[in-house]
Amino acid sequence: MGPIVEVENVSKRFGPITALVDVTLDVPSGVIYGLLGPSGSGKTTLIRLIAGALRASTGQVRVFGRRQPSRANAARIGYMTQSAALYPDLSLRENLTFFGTLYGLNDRRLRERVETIAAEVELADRLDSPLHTFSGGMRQRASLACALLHEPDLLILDEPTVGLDPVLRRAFWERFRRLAAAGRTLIVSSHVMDEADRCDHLAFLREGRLLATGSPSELRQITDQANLEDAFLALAAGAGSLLEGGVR
Ligand SMILES: Nc1ncnc2c1ncn2[C@@H]1O[C@H](COP(=O)(O)OP(=O)(O)OP(=O)(O)O)[C@@H](O)[C@H]1O
Repeated sequence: MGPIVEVENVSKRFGPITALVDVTLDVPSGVIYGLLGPSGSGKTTLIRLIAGALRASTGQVRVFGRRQPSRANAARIGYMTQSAALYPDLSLRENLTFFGTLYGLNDRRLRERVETIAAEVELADRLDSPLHTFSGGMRQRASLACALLHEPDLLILDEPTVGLDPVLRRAFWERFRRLAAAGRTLIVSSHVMDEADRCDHLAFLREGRLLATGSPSELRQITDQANLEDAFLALAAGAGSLLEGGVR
């Protein structure tokens, strides 16, 4: 199977600000693909381009072989944004029903999925509570539930574990691993390097440019570093010469 996501020579400008410069990468099927980089490096911009929420200034993004933004792709993509996009005055059930209707689930399937997904994120007992009564971790689980509701083939998660306690963070990663094992493809952004090791593939971004892509062990090997934080710093320091050398 070809790549699920193909990003080809993509640049994105917002007026005078250049958020991404000539980024090219492929995301294979059934993996956890991590986008790693410091604040402002362009992770959210790249995620929004892949999700179809933004258009590239130049270059193109294809998902499932279709150029984004594509209406046909929407039902196969789950997107968890960084700031919860849910309605605080509505209950979890009402939020899920709203998103399920947008995704085009029929009534019966929607009712089933609401119960199943609420149980999966351990919020079944809070289905009828308004979201503003939820703790931060509960809100994040609710956002994940909305992104998973329609059983998307591609899950795009923008810093999904920010602010979670270590127990919940581990539970989120275990869930991501199970989803990948079941054949889903996940793109997860993070600026926490200890999360990078949990990914199958990584793209390191800095100042809108791709520093390198590869598996965690490949990135450690090409930089001759024991951990990914040092690998990132080595790549960032030698960005010019290494990129010219063709590290991809
Ligand atoms: N809608 C926008 N309008 C103007 N500038 C933007 C917009 N979105 C992003 N940018 C700019 O693009 C650059 C990359 O931002 P982006 O949010 O993609 O980074 P990030 O790596 O996700 O950062 P963080 O980890 O802090 O979320 C930043 O300089 C940001 O200010």
